[in-house]
Amino acid sequence: MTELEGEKERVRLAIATGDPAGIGSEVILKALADKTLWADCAITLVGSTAQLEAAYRHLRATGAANTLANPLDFQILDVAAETEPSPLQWGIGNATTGKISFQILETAIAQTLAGKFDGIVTAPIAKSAWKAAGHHFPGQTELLAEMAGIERFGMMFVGRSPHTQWQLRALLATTHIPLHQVPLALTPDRLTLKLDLLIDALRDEFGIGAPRIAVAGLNPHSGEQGQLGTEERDWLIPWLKEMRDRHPQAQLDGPIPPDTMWVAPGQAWFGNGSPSAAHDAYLALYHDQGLIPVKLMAFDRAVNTTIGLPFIRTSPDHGTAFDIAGRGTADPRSMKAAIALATELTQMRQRAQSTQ
Ligand SMILES: NC(=O)C1=CN([C@@H]2O[C@H](COP(=O)(O)OP(=O)(O)OC[C@H]3O[C@@H](n4cnc5c(N)ncnc54)[C@H](O)[C@@H]3O)[C@@H](O)[C@H]2O)C=CC1
Ligand SMILES: NCC(=O)COP(=O)(O)O
Repeated sequence: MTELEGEKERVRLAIATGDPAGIGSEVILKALADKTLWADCAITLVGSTAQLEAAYRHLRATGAANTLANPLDFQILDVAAETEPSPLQWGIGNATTGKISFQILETAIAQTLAGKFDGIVTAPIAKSAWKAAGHHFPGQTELLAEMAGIERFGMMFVGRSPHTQWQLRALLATTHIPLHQVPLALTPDRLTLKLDLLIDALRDEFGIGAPRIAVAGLNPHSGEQGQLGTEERDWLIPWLKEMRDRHPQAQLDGPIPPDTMWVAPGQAWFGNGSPSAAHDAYLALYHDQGLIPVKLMAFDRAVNTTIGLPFIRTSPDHGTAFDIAGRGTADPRSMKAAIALATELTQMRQRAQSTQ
């Protein structure tokens, strides 16, 4: 193999550096201090060189010197230099930081769609800062989908247990909407789209052709036969029956009472039950139904990945953590897991494409 061919095979990842007032630059620089993480990737930081250098200098002074990579050791795609907050106010997300983080992600997506990168790892942005900057996207996921021109996409969380190596996978059927809108947003069509996507992703990205999937109910005790809510009786149970015919290769269990649905994955994660009782993936009907258990088990290492995109996108499971920004105490493990998963999923796609 020539050197050029070797270089071509490395996964080309863009890391969008997120809201400059948050912990994004810190978790990125701490994650990249582990060289084994990027042995198989060519990393480009998408953000502001000046801001990354300032963050590096500031964080070194907090005592984190040995655990930080120098941003100048990486390619930097310089964005938003002219709108940089000066001086940076750690922990204050506002219209300026929202404008910058939006521009950073836009650039990373545009360059990926143009073929410069194979995938994007995104550091957190603040949705309120995007709104203050006049951008009305519920989150990064929707901007990724819109720019990629797709309507089928999903927010999936993936984490590998350090205790048992069991892999937790959870897809959210609805995401960033107020709780009172959830029952209205949940329709058979929406759930069909999400379930189809999940089954495709399990097959294509995780190599599971005949998955066991748990689908949550909406109401306490899955409605208790209509006594505690009627969605299960009126349409969720008939919909699942239809889905079993549509996906005969999959085992679809549900609607499972939402509280007990998480007992088996909890036991598989912590190693105090049989992993075979757990499912390959969980379909949660709304944000906190999925993310409370995911974060309880795996806040330090779960990864948010957008399924359905023409490229890989991963992100740590946490947000901007403005309350600790600039202190040097942020935990980089979820960012490390996001970079590792982006590499793994991209390699999987590349292998699949090369055998087609
Ligand atoms: N992927 C993304 O871009 C995400 C963005 N967000 C945004 O982040 C902002 C803050 O959201 P919150 O709900 O407060 O969640 P958050 O995850 O930013 O913070 C929750 C708590 O966890 C702590 N924490 C978070 N990450 C940590 C880390 N790596 N190490 C140590 N402690 C950590 C924080 O200090 C805070 O006490 C919001 O504007 C939200 O929209 C939230 C989740 C994901
Ligand atoms: N709670 C998950 C989250 O906020 C991720 O949002 P996104 O910015 O990745 O769309």
